[in-house]
Amino acid sequence: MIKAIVTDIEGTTSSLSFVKDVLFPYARARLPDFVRRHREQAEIKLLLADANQLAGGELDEDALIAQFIHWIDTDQKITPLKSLQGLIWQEGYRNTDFTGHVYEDAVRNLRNWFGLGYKLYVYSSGSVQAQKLLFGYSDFGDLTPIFSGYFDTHIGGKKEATSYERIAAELGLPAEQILFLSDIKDELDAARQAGFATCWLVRDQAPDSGTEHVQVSDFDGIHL
Ligand SMILES: CSCCC(=O)C(=O)COP(=O)(O)O
Ligand SMILES: [Mg+2]
Repeated sequence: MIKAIVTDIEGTTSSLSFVKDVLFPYARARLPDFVRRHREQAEIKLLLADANQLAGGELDEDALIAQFIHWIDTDQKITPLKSLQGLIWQEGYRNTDFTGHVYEDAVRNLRNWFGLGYKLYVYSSGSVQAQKLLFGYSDFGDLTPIFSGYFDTHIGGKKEATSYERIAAELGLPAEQILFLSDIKDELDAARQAGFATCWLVRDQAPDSGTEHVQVSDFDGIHL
């Protein structure tokens, strides 16, 4: 019996286009100035040091900024990049430059499941801060009260089974009582390997034959 639902964001609760055409370009355009303005803040210093180490060298500030831009352009899920994007998006949400896109079917069903007593969690490559912003400043208002917790790449990559094992341990539930929702097969495979129930949000994609994952075109197709 399912007791908790862990959902991905991009392509699952929210559109690919919102992330790729709104959020990523917003952070890309502001990143150089943001780094230069905040370089002395402890949190930013740590994040830059972390990125420098991952880039494998002693990059100066300009080279490091170019590295961040390259990671954005190639959609790499690098933890310090994701943290930096979250900090930049915070300005965007607070200035109402945009609101967080969430599909209506996702909001309606998540609210319903919350009302029925299911525990709801988010697992995204976007930082926990970025997740809270997207749902906190969503098109449907503040949705954060329905979520019990958030996970990002600090727990591990989304295509690694060990990440889901750690999430199950954090939730204190047997893996088979947790349903993971995503639009990416490799993520679902990893969750399934860890023992999770899985559901594939195919939305605009063509359904995939020969998969073990239940496929639905939106949240209305999910039956707990
Ligand atoms: C938290 S919104 C931004 C999402 C993001 O940065 C990203 O890379 C998408 O990752 P997801 O794991 O939600 O597909
Ligand atoms: Mg996704």
